[in-house]
Amino acid sequence: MAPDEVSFASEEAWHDIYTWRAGHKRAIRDPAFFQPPEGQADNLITTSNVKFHARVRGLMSHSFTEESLYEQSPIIEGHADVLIKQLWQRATSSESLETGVLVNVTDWINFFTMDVIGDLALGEAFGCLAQGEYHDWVRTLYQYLKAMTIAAAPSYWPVMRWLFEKAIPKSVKDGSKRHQQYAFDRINRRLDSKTDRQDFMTPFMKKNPNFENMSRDEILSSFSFVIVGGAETSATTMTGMFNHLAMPQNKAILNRLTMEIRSAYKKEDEITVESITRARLPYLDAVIQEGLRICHPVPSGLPRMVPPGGDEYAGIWLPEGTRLGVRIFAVNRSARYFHDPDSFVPERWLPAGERPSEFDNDNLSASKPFSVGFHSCLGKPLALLEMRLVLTRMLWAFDIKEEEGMHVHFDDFPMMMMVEKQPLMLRLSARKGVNYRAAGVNTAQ
Ligand code: HEM
Repeated sequence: MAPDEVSFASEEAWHDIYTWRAGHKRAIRDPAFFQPPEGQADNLITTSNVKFHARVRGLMSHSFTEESLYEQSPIIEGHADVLIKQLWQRATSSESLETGVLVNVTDWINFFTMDVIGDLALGEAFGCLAQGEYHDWVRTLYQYLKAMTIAAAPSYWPVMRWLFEKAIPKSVKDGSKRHQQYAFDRINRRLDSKTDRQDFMTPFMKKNPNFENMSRDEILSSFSFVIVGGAETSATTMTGMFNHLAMPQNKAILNRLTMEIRSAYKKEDEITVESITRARLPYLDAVIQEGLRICHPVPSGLPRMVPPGGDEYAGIWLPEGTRLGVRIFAVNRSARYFHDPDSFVPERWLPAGERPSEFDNDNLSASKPFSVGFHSCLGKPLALLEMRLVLTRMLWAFDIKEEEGMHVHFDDFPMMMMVEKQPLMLRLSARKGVNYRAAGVNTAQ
């Protein structure tokens, strides 16, 4: 926290800081924190230019509508198939059939979200799932994010700029440049290919013929940020959910969720994007809401700046130029809003009558994982779909449990701007008595 910065842990502040209010000026993104990397065009994710944001968000939103998501579903389902097939083959090998297989779930979830986003934004997947290992670009992503965070620091203390710049090793700077260039090359290749492939580019470029409304440089910069924002976030929350579900003290939660899923789907190939979107799976939804509350990928918050003339936020007057934001971790873990706030309790999200009475006074709307207002998450439908699909398919096919002696806790994962996921080693056993169509090995006999 800087001396000119105010951090809110209040539901009211969500509304006051991030949404439109009659008679108030808009609090713009704090330009000290949100900057495009040096030499790059402005982009949707980091811009503090209101007009630019409105133009670019309007155009890019076409890639994220429910309709586009349905069109994109073969890509998403295809990667979910590869995820399960790879894990099923490992869990049913002759050495693992009885004991199950120890798997780093963090990696496999990351492979999934990265391949999905690569396929949707770059026109081809990274191939992480098929290879069962990180593509070099994905492996270095967190390093790149760290470099960006350190690079933003001098804007808070400009006199110390030289010191901060020196703190970034040359290898990291070079790596970041290579990283960027790789994404740019792929996006350029996708833009130059004459195809109506159902990914992010097709619906978006229909509204941007001949780059009339958004330049190639703006597209490169914006979509390379979407890859980062779109893959890291969902993967972090899913890793956190699996971490909590597999803890021995949460066995009843895991059992209830597994039972809901296995009763809803008799056959594995019934779990499609369409069915999962329509299915009534209230406990799954509760697990996801609780996962988003307690394992948020950007717990530090979303910095903004008080506009000229100053303004009032959650009943507090702040002078112009003050930095402010809702600290997602603080509000999501506040006992003011949530009973037993540090515990993973999906039941708190169930309707009155079904939830334990001690959670009756929880103020659930204090958790706004996708933010609200001008910059609310465009990828929310995709993120929710990925979480529903992966949880459902994983728990339909496997019995999971934490490995003895390998306990980790999401809350202990280091954080710099985003949570830095650590290995989550879980034992996966192929569910007995089912026939898994894609993997060729069946446990039904
Ligand atoms: C669990 C998953 C996710 C969470 C919790 C999440 C959360 C957020 C939050 C809090 C913001 C607001 C940022 C700000 O105010 O500056 C945001 C913005 C955004 N998110 Fe997500 N997100 C997730 C997944 C995704 C995915 C999968 C995509 C796309 C593939 C995506 C694309 C975006 C974009 C484009 C914006 C910028 C919107 C704007 O500035 O107008 N997000 N997200």
